[in-house]
Amino acid sequence: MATDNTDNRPRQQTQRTLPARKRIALIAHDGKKDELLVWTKRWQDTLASHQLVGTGTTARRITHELGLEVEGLMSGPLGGDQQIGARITEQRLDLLIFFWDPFAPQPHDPDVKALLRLAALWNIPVACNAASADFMISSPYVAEDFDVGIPDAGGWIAERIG
Ligand SMILES: O=C(CO)COP(=O)(O)O
Repeated sequence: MATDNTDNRPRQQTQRTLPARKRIALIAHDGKKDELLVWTKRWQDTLASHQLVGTGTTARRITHELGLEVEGLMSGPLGGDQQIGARITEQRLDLLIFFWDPFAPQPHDPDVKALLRLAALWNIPVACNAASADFMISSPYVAEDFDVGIPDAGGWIAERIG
């Protein structure tokens, strides 16, 4: 592993536990919302035992059409992706199911990229389509405490102040 001073990655890792009752974000771009609705309906019983959150329009449609309780944040183009990203950074989200649309540029593409970056950084399991979401939600780890390695934020700051 490179350790020279051009490597500005967090060097220390720590752990956090994804709890048995997961906090799951459900998000879909407009061209993918119907697919997410179909997927959510298929896994409705499993999803109901977890805590769900979503961007505004996605959350509203799931609640309206399936009766599942989903906390609705801001709509994506109005900042919802950033709110989900903040939850990841604060270790308040455990799984991200985000059916982003590979055929439709979004006005808030920088926010989408930022969200996916934070999910990668904080080692959050991410599913981007129905097949990956099937694999994720059928994992035995979904209903168990599960330890993941994350950057040591305190160590990172300590290193930077010398
Ligand atoms: O744009 C989104 C994600 O980038 C989703 O937002 P809505 O759920 O409000 O459509």
